Amino acid sequence: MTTIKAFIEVQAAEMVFNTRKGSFHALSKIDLQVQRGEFITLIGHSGCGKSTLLNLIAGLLRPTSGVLLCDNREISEPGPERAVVFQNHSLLPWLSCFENVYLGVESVFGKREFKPKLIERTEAALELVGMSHATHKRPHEISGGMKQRIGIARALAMQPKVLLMDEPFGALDALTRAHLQDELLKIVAATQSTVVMVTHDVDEAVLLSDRIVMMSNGPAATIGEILSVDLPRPRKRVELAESATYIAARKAVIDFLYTRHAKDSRSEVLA
Ligand SMILES: Nc1ncnc2c1ncn2[C@@H]1O[C@H](COP(=O)(O)OP(=O)(O)OP(=O)(O)O)[C@@H](O)[C@H]1O
Repeated sequence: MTTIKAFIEVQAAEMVFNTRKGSFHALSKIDLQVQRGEFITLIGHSGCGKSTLLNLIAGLLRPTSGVLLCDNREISEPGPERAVVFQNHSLLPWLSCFENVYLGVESVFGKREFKPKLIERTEAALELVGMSHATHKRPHEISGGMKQRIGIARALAMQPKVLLMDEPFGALDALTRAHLQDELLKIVAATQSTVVMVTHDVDEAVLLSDRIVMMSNGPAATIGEILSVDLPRPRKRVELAESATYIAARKAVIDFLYTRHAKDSRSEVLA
């Protein structure tokens, strides 16, 4: 009999890094299930292992022990069904915005589709993130927020099963960040994407998530608690500010981070 598993399954994952100073136990006993179409954020103090967990799901790292599955298949390497968006957008500077997105499209669909279809996919993704007007500009000619949009367009254009985002808005000013969060909410509603996103920002986590995965401090960090955010969608930030559910969720995350898992003053979580 086949067992139906969650879309992403992390089972008893451990991550130990071998460093010059010896081994470092970064993650311990990580168990996590993500359902199809869920928006999950990973939050915790700096250095607790959020990126490490995301990189394990991306297949950029292999766990020291334990198993990770995506759609019932073991994650053993990076794959186009798990697209990653990093904080620093990682666009190729010598290519235009269009070409940056096209490259990703071609790598996934190039063997089975002709050029006009690849161009159509690229244009649709750029339109989805509101960047059709800048397709021929190069990364140095556009703002940080725009670069992030292109990074998101490139990821979405590959039609991944899962969108993995590592602090995608971390380097942006507050207004641009808010704007892109709103855009992301719309895009995810339209594409029904499954998203796992690392953030330092409590409000961002509550605004975007179905569930917030709160991680304890390392070494040997683990999942401390998972909070369900039972706010209806579509979510509007102005209305949420006065919602009792929003305020309670925000308080629960702050309480976890600053009362029960407080760290020293260098902590970078934004509340
Ligand atoms: N390749 C590596 N080799 C050795 N140690 C590593 C490696 N990658 C991460 N670590 C360590 O593992 C721990 C978790 O790192 P990670 O980057 O996952 O944390 P994080 O929660 O994403 O941090 P931040 O919020 O500051 O980005 C840290 O102590 C880090 O120094």
